[in-house]
Amino acid sequence: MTVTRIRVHGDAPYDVVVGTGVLAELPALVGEGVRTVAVVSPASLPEISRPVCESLRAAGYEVVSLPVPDGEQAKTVGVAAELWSAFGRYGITRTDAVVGVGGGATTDLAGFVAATWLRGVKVIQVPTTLLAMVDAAVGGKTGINTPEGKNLVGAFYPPKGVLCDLATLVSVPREDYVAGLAEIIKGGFIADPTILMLVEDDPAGARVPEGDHTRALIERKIQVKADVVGADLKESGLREILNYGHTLAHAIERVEDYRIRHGEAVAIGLVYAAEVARLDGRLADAVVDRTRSILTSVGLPTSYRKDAWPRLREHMRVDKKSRGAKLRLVVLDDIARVSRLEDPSEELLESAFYEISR
Ligand SMILES: NC(=O)c1ccc[n+]([C@@H]2O[C@H](COP(=O)([O-])OP(=O)(O)OC[C@H]3O[C@@H](n4cnc5c(N)ncnc54)[C@H](O)[C@@H]3O)[C@@H](O)[C@H]2O)c1
Ligand SMILES: O=C(O)C(=O)C[C@@H](O)[C@H](O)[C@H](O)COP(=O)(O)O
Ligand SMILES: [Zn+2]
Repeated sequence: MTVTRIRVHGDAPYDVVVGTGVLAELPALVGEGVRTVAVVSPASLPEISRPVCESLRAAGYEVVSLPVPDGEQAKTVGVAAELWSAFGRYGITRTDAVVGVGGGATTDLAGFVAATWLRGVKVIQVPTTLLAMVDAAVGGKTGINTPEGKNLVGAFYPPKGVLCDLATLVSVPREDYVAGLAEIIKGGFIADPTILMLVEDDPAGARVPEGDHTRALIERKIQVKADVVGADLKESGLREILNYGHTLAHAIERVEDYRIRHGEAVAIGLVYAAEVARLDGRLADAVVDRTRSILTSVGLPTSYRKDAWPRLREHMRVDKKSRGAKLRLVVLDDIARVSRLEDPSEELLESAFYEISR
């Protein structure tokens, strides 16, 4: 099967490698001069992390396997502190490396501890979910949660490389796989309408790794992300478009204590952002309808409990796009025409929520 290399430009360029069996490239990517490799992976994924560790050992590296809690439970300061302690005990130096193996929660955590240990050691990301391949592991946004909200502590810290081995997708639980489609569909609305056409052409196929368009969907979304983060790593402007749908999504995740998947919350957030833009008079009804129908067609949620609004609104305040007390939302004027809505009225925010609430 073919291997695709998507270049992420910027001050520290790297490739996102996509294909079946590309994990074989990991030892070479770690590179000369590295003595110890710390492999950060959920304890629940030994069948994926063990061969990764074995291949690194076979290549002559000292390997430290550091299991972490599953999913979002790993994105805490406590888990980060345990990893920093382990790095100290195992003597990870500036010429060593960290490898993050897992879903987006794991790659966010691994990237963050690599960014902060000794003020930055080499990190290579091995995403093993659809969402992590098309979004989380690409672009160098790393972070953990605090009790006050999602991803509130973190760093922009690009990896040395990203290996998306499509073989790992076969074991991803269906709900987690489908959650990744929300970020792919987001990419369609903000930048690449062909993504929308491919999903609409075969929604059932989009839900499985064997789908006819799976490879194209993955590569097109990675390309969207690579283009954006290559031009604006630190989110000084353009990169905000990748946050489309996330102002409400992160508030929902926090209100749910992270028992909802990130991608599911993003799906609801995408419909909310579309409704805000429609009520603001900037987005056509047809695009809002299309947002709902494409997400529904792949089995993603598009509505949320009405009574949650006051708590959601409170959590939206810590959104990183806010400036002082003023909220800023990423909105569409049309498909692939993205704007910002500065300081929207409370009435508009609540009316849009009413449109998506049940
Ligand atoms: N940094 C970024 O730019 C960025 C972008 C998007 C999302 N994110 C973050 O990514 C996280 C969501 O990522 P996610 O959807 O991958 O969730 P996740 O990391 O929680 O993984 C979902 C589940 O799948 C399991 N899993 C992972 N790989 C598997 C495999 N190959 N086979 C079987 N099970 C597997 C995990 O252990 C977990 O239980 C959130 O924390 C979100 O904030 C970050
Ligand atoms: O890469 C980005 O930039 C994004 O916003 C991508 C999002 O899908 C992702 O969920 C990100 O982690 C959200 O970032 P945050 O800055 O809102 O915490
Ligand atoms: Zn996201």
